[in-house]
Amino acid sequence: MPAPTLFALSSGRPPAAISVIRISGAAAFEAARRLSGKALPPPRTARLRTLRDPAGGEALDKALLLLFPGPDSATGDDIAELHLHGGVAVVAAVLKALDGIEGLKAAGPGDFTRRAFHNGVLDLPQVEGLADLLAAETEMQRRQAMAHADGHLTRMAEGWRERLLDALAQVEAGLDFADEGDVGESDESCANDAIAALAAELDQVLEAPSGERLRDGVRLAVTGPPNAGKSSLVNKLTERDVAIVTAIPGTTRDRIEAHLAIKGVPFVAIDTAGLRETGDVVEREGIARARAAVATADIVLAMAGEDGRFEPVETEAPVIRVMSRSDLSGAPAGPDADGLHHLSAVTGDGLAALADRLVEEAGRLVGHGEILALANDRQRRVVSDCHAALLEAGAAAHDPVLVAEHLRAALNALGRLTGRVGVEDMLDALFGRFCIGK
Ligand SMILES: Nc1nc2c(c(=O)[nH]1)N(C=O)[C@@H](CNc1ccc(C(=O)N[C@@H](CCC(=O)O)C(=O)O)cc1)CN2
Ligand SMILES: Nc1nc2c(ncn2[C@@H]2O[C@H](COP(=O)(O)OP(=O)(O)OP(=O)(O)O)[C@@H](O)[C@H]2O)c(=O)[nH]1
Repeated sequence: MPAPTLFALSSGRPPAAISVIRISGAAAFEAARRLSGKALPPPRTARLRTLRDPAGGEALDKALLLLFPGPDSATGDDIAELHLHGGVAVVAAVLKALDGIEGLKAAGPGDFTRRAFHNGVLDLPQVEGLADLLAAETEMQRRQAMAHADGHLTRMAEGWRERLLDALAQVEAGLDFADEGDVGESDESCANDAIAALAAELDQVLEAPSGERLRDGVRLAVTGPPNAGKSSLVNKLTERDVAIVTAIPGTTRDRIEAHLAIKGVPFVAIDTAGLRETGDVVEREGIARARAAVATADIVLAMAGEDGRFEPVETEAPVIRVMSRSDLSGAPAGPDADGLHHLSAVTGDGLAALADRLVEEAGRLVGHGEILALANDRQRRVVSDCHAALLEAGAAAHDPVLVAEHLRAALNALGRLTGRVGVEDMLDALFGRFCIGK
């Protein structure tokens, strides 16, 4: 059975200045012709058309019609795009008219991208990159996602695959000639070198951070006694270099999470309750949560109290000590000889130095602006499987039959990386990350 022709509103929720409806599939151009009632425009050339309901002839909108013939289209199928006036009723009327055309079906979330995947226009890392691109809120997230949507990992994986296939061919040639004496020997040692080199390369890829933290934000716990100036600092950080994206009140009155970006690096700042002992039940709960936030933080900003003292912090994460109110104390703003950051949340002095320090510390987790090879834990797992198989192949160098077997396992892992094999179970979850119309 041929795939149904899908349609959906691909642009944002009306009312909007312009709304784009996409129709993708074998019946897309016929549907466009029935709506516009005229000869179709040439491919990739927008034309103004009066769209009419094929059912009653009612004029629905005067809109731009644009055709992308497959397979050179975003989905690989024929695509017709309607660029409408973005009124609620205009969009609703055109969607209703499309629904009335036989063979057309409303698309679900991610359905267009799913078509692109099945048509081989995008592979799995590219689809994951596209999902990340649509979710990107900071510049660093956007750059990383765009590189992956554009095939960054795809190209690397293709290179790895070719080297694996080469090595496998050499090992298998050795096997074929084994009966005829030592003909395969030099091929074999060649293959062993190639396997070791690829294993070393994958090891480096696995050593580097993966994009998971870049996607979710580096968790920054801000601790210190009441009145240390925690909220003032978080507010100042968010208004300076920073676009606040959301400010979500935590589950207790004492924990606020703010998403912020410093130099394009996403952070989730957790403004915690003071960690001192208390008898108050509600406050104690807040403190327990503050401890948990500190324990799971990637970076802790420990602020001195008004008396200049720091509370003990229990964490494995790097701790940056901050003393606020440099405008009152007269301490020179910036880091002192002990690495203690003096700053003022009122004047903003010392904030840029702290921001630099935060971005530097975050580099461990999200890199320093270079494109990361691995965008997520799924990719890390399969590359790790591939790496493990290569190590086994290396260890089995004395037995070409075993080497070949491990190389095939390594190839299988690469197949799962790009989505050639064994990924059906994760596809629904992945495509579910998209909105309707994508
Ligand atoms: N109006 C509109 N804007 C959009 C999209 C869309 O579908 N419609 N996109 C939806 O994601 C993105 C662009 N993605 C696209 C991807 C491939 C092709 C395409 O026709 N590719 C051909 C030809 C390339 C070319 O002309 O150079 C190909 O890859 O061979 C078009 C759009 C962002 N902007
Ligand atoms: N002059 C000056 N005042 C500051 C500075 N930072 C904070 N304050 C003031 O100190 C008071 C406490 O600041 P907050 O940011 O509310 O302190 P907090 O640590 O969040 O306090 P809790 O929410 O009670 O835990 C406020 O009145 C701030 O305006 C600073 O750098 N300079």
